[in-house]
Amino acid sequence: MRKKIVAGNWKMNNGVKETSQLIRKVKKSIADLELNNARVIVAPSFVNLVGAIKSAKDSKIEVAAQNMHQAKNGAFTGEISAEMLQSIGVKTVILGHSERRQYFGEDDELIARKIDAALANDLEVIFCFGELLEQRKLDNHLLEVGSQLKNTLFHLKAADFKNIILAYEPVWAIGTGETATPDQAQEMHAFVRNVLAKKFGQETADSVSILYGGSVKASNAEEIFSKPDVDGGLIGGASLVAEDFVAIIEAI
Ligand SMILES: O=C[C@H](O)COP(=O)(O)O
Repeated sequence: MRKKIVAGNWKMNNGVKETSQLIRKVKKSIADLELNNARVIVAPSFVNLVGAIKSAKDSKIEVAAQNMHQAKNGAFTGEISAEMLQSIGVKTVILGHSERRQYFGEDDELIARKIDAALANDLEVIFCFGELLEQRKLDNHLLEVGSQLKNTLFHLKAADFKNIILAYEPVWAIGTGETATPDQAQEMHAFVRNVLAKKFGQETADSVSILYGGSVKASNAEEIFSKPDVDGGLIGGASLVAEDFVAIIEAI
């Protein structure tokens, strides 16, 4: 049975003290929560990963990175490799986020190489994809997402999906306050699962968790998560406020 997941992407927010305080607050609030088949992940900035792992020790919170470089090592000033993440105990990395695509020029080809490097180093990947507003308006959203999936995932083997979480994030819904409707999310998630089933088999498709991301809040999480193909959320802004993030975790 695939896992339900609530993941907080903290982006470029919080220093070491705020990161640790936020983790401790969430840790305390969910200590007695029965998570059953659910996972809670937070992704602080690189400099806060070590501290976050320490703060999350003996809790239900897992710590992920927000990005990594595709090379093993070398002269790549300012970059972080999969091996480095492994060396501090990080097990999961977010790749392909639309902000990486938009502001740092990451394309499908590069993201595919990053996915390969992460999997080769036993890191679990939260792979993000989604359409732009213009593509949605032209009713090209399924076509666009289908193409992103093909370009980044179709070279993998079915077994690789044991270490892949998918996150559908319509770019027009990120940080805008405008959320996809639960039906829009369900339509896309069902489409993605169908694409995976055709390429990798139904069993693989059914085992992959597909998260929704884009202006998820405490007030709309339950309705979005109630859809059959929505297995949780990748949360930005609302995951920076302990009470809101905890309410979203409770909604799962
Ligand atoms: O990775 C998270 C997403 O970009 C969603 O961000 P948001 O919840 O602030 O819209």
